[in-house]
Amino acid sequence: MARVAVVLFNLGGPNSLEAVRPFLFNLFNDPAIMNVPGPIRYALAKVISWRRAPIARDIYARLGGHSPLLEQTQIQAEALESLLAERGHDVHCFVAMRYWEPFISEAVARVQAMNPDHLILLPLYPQFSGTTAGSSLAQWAEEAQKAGLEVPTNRICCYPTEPGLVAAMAELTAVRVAQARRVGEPVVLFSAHGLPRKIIEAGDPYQKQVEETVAAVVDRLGAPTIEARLCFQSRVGPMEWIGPSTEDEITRAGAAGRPVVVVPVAFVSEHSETLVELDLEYAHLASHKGVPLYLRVPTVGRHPAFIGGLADLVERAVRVKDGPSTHINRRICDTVCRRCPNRPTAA
Ligand SMILES: C=CC1=C(C)c2cc3[nH]c(cc4nc(cc5[nH]c(cc1n2)c(C)c5CCC(=O)O)C(CCC(=O)O)=C4C)c(C)c3C=C
Ligand SMILES: [Fe+2]
Ligand SMILES: [Fe+2]
Repeated sequence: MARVAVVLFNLGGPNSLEAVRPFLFNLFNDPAIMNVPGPIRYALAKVISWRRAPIARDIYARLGGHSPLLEQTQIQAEALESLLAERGHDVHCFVAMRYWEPFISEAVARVQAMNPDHLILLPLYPQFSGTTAGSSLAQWAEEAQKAGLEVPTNRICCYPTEPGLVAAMAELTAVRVAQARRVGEPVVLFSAHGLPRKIIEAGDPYQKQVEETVAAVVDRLGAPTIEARLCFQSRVGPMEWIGPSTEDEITRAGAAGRPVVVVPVAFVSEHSETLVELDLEYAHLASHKGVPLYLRVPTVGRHPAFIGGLADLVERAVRVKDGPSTHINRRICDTVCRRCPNRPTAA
């Protein structure tokens, strides 16, 4: 039986308050985030991380001084590995973070020590953005080449309408919608991490794929119909970001006296953007804007349908080692994934 390594990618988060500034530096020094020449980017990253650090430290202090993202991702990795073992595969799951430990270079070393027959790269970002999955996959390619790691590799670019993801999100949303209906008909805000508008205008498919996820979840929720809106959170810096903002939508719902249900649509686990921004900051805003009830839907985490969906993607990748299968986005797959199981077949 083939020995398969699966690498789960996520953004990473500081494991102490001292780590906040270097973590932010790594983030802003990424050319996928700040597309300016190297020396300028380095200087800007130094300044921005220094300026942002006190705000970010305050955020992570509210989480006990560290990000829970790594622990959450390890739980997902263990759940996926167990499920694939139950399905008869010899798979080992690794975690690789882009901006903090365990760094991608460490995961490359661990995969090299395992010496698998087949490697599957699986970003924990359902929707593709060059700033997230694209950056992680590019960094993997660089580190793997440096380390001389050569193994047949499939990259899974994205899975915005993967049925397990959609089922898990819809099931968790339905619970909160039912709770909110005790007070009134809720506005359901699908909240995604925002991006600078110029990144979308340069062709990044993230916003379009987030829209696809929302449409699939709304469709799955079925009747009675809900009033759903897509909005974007977590804006940083002076540039124009895509909208509408989640804050504006909460304010609008409050003015109409409607309960609010917030669904994190681009995050699959809990971290600062859900536990602080959604649960504390936006809940506080809602209470001041006249929202009668504010409820947040948990992220899909290790929901069996979501982990089952990831296992299906991995199984397709295992099969596709010798050929293409079904598709998501031909343009992304041509440039990013190469042997991705979601690579489109010719139209
Ligand atoms: C869909 C996921 C994400 C996209 C797209 C994204 C783009 C993006 N992010 C920043 C700046 C920051 N992001 C921060 C935290 C953070 N971001 C994501 C996901 C996406 N980012 C996650 C999961 C997290 C949480 C990490 C954790 O807590 O473990 C932060 C740090 C926190 C803060 O200071 O607010 C920054 C900064 C930019 C600039 C950007 C696109 C250009
Ligand atoms: Fe972010
Ligand atoms: Fe792909």
